[in-house]
Amino acid sequence: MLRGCVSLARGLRPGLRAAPHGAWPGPRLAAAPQPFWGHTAGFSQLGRPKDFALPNPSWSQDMMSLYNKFAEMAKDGTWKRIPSYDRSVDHLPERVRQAFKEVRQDTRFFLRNTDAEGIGFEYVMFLNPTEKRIVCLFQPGPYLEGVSGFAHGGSIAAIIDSTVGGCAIFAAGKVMTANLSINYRNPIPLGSVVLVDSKVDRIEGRKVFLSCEVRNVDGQTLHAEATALFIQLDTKTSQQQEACSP
Ligand SMILES: CCCCCCCCCCCC(=O)SCCNC(=O)CCNC(=O)[C@H](O)C(C)(C)COP(=O)(O)OP(=O)(O)OC[C@H]1O[C@@H](n2cnc3c(N)ncnc32)[C@H](O)[C@@H]1OP(=O)(O)O
Repeated sequence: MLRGCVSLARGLRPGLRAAPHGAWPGPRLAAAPQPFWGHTAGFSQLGRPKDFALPNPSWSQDMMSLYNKFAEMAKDGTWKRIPSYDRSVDHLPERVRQAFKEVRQDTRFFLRNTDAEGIGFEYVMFLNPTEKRIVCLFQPGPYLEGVSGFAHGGSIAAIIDSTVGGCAIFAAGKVMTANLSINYRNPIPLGSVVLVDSKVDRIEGRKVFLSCEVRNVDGQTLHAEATALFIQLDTKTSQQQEACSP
């Protein structure tokens, strides 16, 4: 994979903002369907409920440092921070959300299902539209424990699914996960910070193929690598599947 650990660390170093373009060429897309949200404005509309993808006191120094570096890279529009809400439907652009009159009020987006800061999924995603790529900064809290002291594999799968899912949504609109294959290489200590780096590899008809690496902050440790297949939902999609779209 082109996105090696060294490249990642280089790309985040201050003063090397141009490095990502050279180091990580964007994926070659076959026949790109119209993105669901047309352009990235759909990821950042005003007048929304509380946005959880912003720093809070539970964020570690590593988390803040990475956040600040990506925020800096976002200033020229190369990267865009993706707002995050505690209900799936709130991620939708206004024009699409209005179509969901009968949305249940008692649901929570899985990754935002704990109210206290720092105990569950702390994360923020940044989108690079040109590269069809999303990098998620993820700090797993103590309620995500699997083996003592380390993040549960299911929680890792969830953050990977959501990160590659965000990529697939950007590239192809309404999608669902058909396949997610993960190799867990090194455990993730609770409270540490990892980068979930995902990209669209190719699109074939309704099929969106993606890949992902999870690495520590200096890029030296590969925690997990994954491939995913998302299927674009067509207009005949059932109402249940429509409702599953984030
Ligand atoms: C806002 C940002 C932040 C927030 C971002 C948050 C993102 C959250 C993302 C979470 C996403 C989820 O967890 S979704 C939840 C988990 N996933 C599910 O529950 C999905 C359950 N499965 C389904 O509903 C269905 O099987 C679908 C929709 C995936 C596909 O059904 P379908 O639409 O009828 O399509 P179908 O004809 O079967 O398949 C279409 C083509 O794909 C192929 N195909 C289908 N499934 C597979 C498969 N598993 N492996 C290989 N190939 C497959 C078929 O062979 C076919 O190829 P060909 O013959 O055309 O060549």
